[in-house]
Amino acid sequence: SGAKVGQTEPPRVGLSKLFPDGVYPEGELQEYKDDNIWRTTSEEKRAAERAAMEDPSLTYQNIRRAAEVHRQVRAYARKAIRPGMRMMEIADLIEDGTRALVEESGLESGIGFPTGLSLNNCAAHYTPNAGDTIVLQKEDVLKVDIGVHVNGRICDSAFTLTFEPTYNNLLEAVKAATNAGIREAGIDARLGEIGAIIQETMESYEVEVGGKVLPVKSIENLSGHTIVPYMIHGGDRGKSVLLVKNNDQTRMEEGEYYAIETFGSTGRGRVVESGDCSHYAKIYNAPHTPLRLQTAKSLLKTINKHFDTLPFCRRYLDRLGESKYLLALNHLVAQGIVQDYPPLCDQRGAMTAQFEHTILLRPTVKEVISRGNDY
Ligand SMILES: O=S(=O)(c1cccs1)N(Cc1ccc(F)cc1)Cc1ncn[nH]1
Ligand SMILES: [Mn+2]
Ligand SMILES: [Mn+2]
Ligand SMILES: [Mn+2]
Repeated sequence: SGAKVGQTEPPRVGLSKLFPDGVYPEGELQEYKDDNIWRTTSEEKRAAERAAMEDPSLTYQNIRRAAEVHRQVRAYARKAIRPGMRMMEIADLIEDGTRALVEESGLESGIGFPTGLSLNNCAAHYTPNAGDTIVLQKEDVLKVDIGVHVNGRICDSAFTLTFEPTYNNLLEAVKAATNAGIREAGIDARLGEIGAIIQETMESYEVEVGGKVLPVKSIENLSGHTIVPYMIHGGDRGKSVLLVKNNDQTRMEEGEYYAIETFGSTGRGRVVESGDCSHYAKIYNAPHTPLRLQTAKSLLKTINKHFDTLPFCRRYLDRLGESKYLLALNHLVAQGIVQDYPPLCDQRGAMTAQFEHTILLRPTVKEVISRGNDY
C-alpha cells in the first residue's frame, strides 16, 4: 500500500521499510574553510564525489543508514531511560532497537561496538557484564555511546544524559567543545590545532557544585579517532584527535571518516583503567601464534565468525551461548590476539561528560553524518 509506514515505539521497524528506495538522509553539511573553499565548486571534486556515491563499497548510503538507525534509537533511549532502571535493562533497550532497525545480519549489519553506559567519574568503555546489578540514580551523569554499522561502516556517536540540573554547565562545555572540534576539522586541518581549539572551548566553562566553583577540564588522555571499515579506531594506521593543545602536525585527509568526541571533567582531567573489563576487540594484524589452549582456539573461532575486528563485550558472548570463557578470553588478551578496553575513569567524586559525532571529509564538503535535531 502507499501508506506511510512509521516507526513504532519502542522502535522495531527495519529501516529498509521506511526507506524503500535505499536513499538515506544526508547529514549536516559544512563547507571547507580558507584554502580549501575551492572544493565547494570544483568540477573535479564533484566528479570524485559522484564516483564515491556509486561505489558500492564506499557508498555513502551505508554510513547514512547507520546514522539514521542511530538517530531513531537514541531518540527513544533519551525518552525511555529513567532513574531506577538497571544498567542491564538500559543496554538491552538500546541494543534491541539497534538490532531491529539496522536489520542485523551477520557481519553485514549490526551493532558497531558495545553500548557505552559509563557513569559519573567513568568516561568510557563501561557496559554491564552478566550479573551487574547497578541501578541508574537521579544524580547520575550517564554517557550513552552507541555504535551501529552497515557493511562495516561504523556510526560512532554519543551524548550525555542527566536527570537534574547540577551539571548542566559541564554538558554545555562538552557540547560546545565537540562542535568547535567539528567546525575546526577539515581536509588539511592539523590534528594539534584541533586539540587546541577543543581545549580552549572546553576550559572556558566552569560548574558550580555545592557552592564550589569547579573548572571544566578537557580529559587529556582520551581522543577522537579515524574510523575504517570494521575498525573503530582506524587500525594501526589510525589517527587520534587529542582534546588538549599539542604539536601534532599530522593533517586530516580527503575521504577520511572521523569520530570527533570530547570529554570534560570536574576532576583531574585524566582517566585511568578501572574496574572489570567488558569491552574487547580482535587486534587487526594479530600474530598467528599457534594456540594450544583448546578453549582459547574455539573462542577465537567464535570471535572471528561473529565480530571479526568489531569490538564486542561479554554479554555478546553470553547471548551466543558461550560460557566459562573468561580464562580463554584472558589468554587471547595475554597472547596479543585480543585487545582489552577496560573502563576509563577519572578520580572518585569527579563528573565527566561526552558528546561525539561521526564526520566524513567528502571531496567537496564536510558531512556531519550523525547530526540530529537532538545534538
Ligand atoms: O578510546 S578508544 O579505544 C580510542 C581512541 C583513539 C584511538 S582508540 N575508542 C575506540 C573504541 C574502542 C573500543 C570500543 F568498544 C569502541 C570504541 C574510542 C571510543 N570508545 C567509544 N567510542 N569511541
Ligand atoms: Mn563512541
Ligand atoms: Mn569514538
Ligand atoms: Mn591493558
